[in-house]
Amino acid sequence: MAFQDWMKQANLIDGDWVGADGGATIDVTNPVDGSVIGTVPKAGKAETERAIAAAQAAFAGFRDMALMERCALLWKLHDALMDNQKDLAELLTVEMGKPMAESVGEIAIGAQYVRWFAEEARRAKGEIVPAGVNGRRILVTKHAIGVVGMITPWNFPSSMLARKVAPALAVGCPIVAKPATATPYSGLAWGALAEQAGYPKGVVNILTGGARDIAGAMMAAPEVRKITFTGSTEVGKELIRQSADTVKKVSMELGGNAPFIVFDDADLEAAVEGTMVSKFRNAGQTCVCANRIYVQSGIHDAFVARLKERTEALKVGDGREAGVEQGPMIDQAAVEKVEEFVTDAREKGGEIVTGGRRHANGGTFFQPTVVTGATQAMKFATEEIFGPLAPVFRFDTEDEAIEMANATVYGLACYAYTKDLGRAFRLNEGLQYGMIGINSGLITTVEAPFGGVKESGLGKEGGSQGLEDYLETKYVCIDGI
Ligand SMILES: NC(=O)C1=CN([C@@H]2O[C@H](COP(=O)(O)OP(=O)(O)OC[C@H]3O[C@@H](n4cnc5c(N)ncnc54)[C@H](OP(=O)(O)O)[C@@H]3O)[C@@H](O)[C@H]2O)C=CC1
Ligand SMILES: O=C(O)CCCC(=O)O
Repeated sequence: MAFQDWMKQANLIDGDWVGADGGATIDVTNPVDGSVIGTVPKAGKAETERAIAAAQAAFAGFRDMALMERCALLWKLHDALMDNQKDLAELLTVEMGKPMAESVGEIAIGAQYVRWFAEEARRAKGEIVPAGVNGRRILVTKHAIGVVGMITPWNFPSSMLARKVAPALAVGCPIVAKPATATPYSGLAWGALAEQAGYPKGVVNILTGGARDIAGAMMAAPEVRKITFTGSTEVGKELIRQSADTVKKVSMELGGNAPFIVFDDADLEAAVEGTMVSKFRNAGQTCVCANRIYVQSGIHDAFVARLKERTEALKVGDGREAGVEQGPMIDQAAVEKVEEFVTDAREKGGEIVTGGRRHANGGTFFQPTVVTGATQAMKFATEEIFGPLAPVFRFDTEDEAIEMANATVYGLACYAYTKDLGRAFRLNEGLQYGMIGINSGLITTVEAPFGGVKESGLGKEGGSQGLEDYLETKYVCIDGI
């Protein structure tokens, strides 16, 4: 097979691949040069309502399927992903732009989520709780929540669905998913993979089209008992508001503004390496990317010199070319946003140590950039950059670093490099973040609960906690026996 074989130009509703009712389509482009690679249906309210009805009709049968049968389906889904890893990765790179090595890794971690939740499903245990009075028994049981609506972004078009699809299918919840319009094919591929694995019709439904129409239909439907969203805090807040009318359970993976703190006692090479991974992976377009790099005065100059060297060595180009480490940004708006951050920093006294401009490749390519002399007055101190711009702030004391790190509405990921174990514990206690990387710039892993605090979101993905989000807890009180 080739990547084109996974490029489904239709929506999956109730087991059929279909176009939008009126036949409308949306062009899908390759961010490397803006060329159109295909189209997808522009579905809306009516198509979404049919998908929800199909999912609801499939719910009872899927929920009551033997656990080991559901697990076996997940294993087949895992194998379908890994057997087609290279083609799925190429499809991802063609529509999103990230380097092939990162796409191959994304398909692999998606498969790992599927395997993880196939294992975790067998441990979705309830409990028997001691009652306060004799003759009474208290049983706590776990149940699939029902139809789940999923809305995902373009920056991880395959693995963001994996973290949602896998736990939902593991516990018996049918799904209605809407991938991002910029990167729909990696999302639609989950429909083809589910077909290959043998899921019953109606269990997996995937729609592309108008975000407001599709999401609006999901939010209004009482049958959709849970919404899981990854994307901007702005849209997440809107969805939380909309969920109130039918009181849905919500999981929200929203924006971040990760501080990356390097203390004087850090291993310099390791700290720079961690910064490179955390900052420049996916051209800086991850919600856990280092957004503010705080470096203690004693190590500051050596750190900046090495970071400059490593940044200038990054190979920028088409993600399908061998050795490329940074691809294009997703669109012109994303490039303009990074330009604004650079201009703002320059006007407020920041020094552009390297980069700072559009890349010679043109289009949506941007130079990997390092800015020093960053201050809390600059825009990136409070806003998410989502691009290949590394601002370096200088600090003197641990307390100062913690205070600056926490001065944001976000609370997703943060990082610190230090050899002091006591400090590592103090940081864990003092930093208001859902995830903390100590001497590590890459913390996403299936075994751990990924998720934020404050305005970075609600709920966890991965770990045993990632299954909880798709379960309802019931309690039965048995008396008189
Ligand atoms: N936490 C994270 O991982 C991410 C954070 N972001 C942040 O958000 C910024 C903007 O990125 P963007 O892609 O526009 O993120 P959005 O939050 O706009 O998009 C994420 C998903 O939500 C959908 N969506 C958009 N508007 C609505 C709406 N009103 N109601 C329901 N669903 C909606 C999108 O659909 P459609 O594609 O059709 O518009 C997409 O599927 C980024 O620059 C970054 O700062 C972005 C992506 C991921
Ligand atoms: O940007 C995100 O929304 C998730 C990041 C996942 C990863 O770290 O691989």
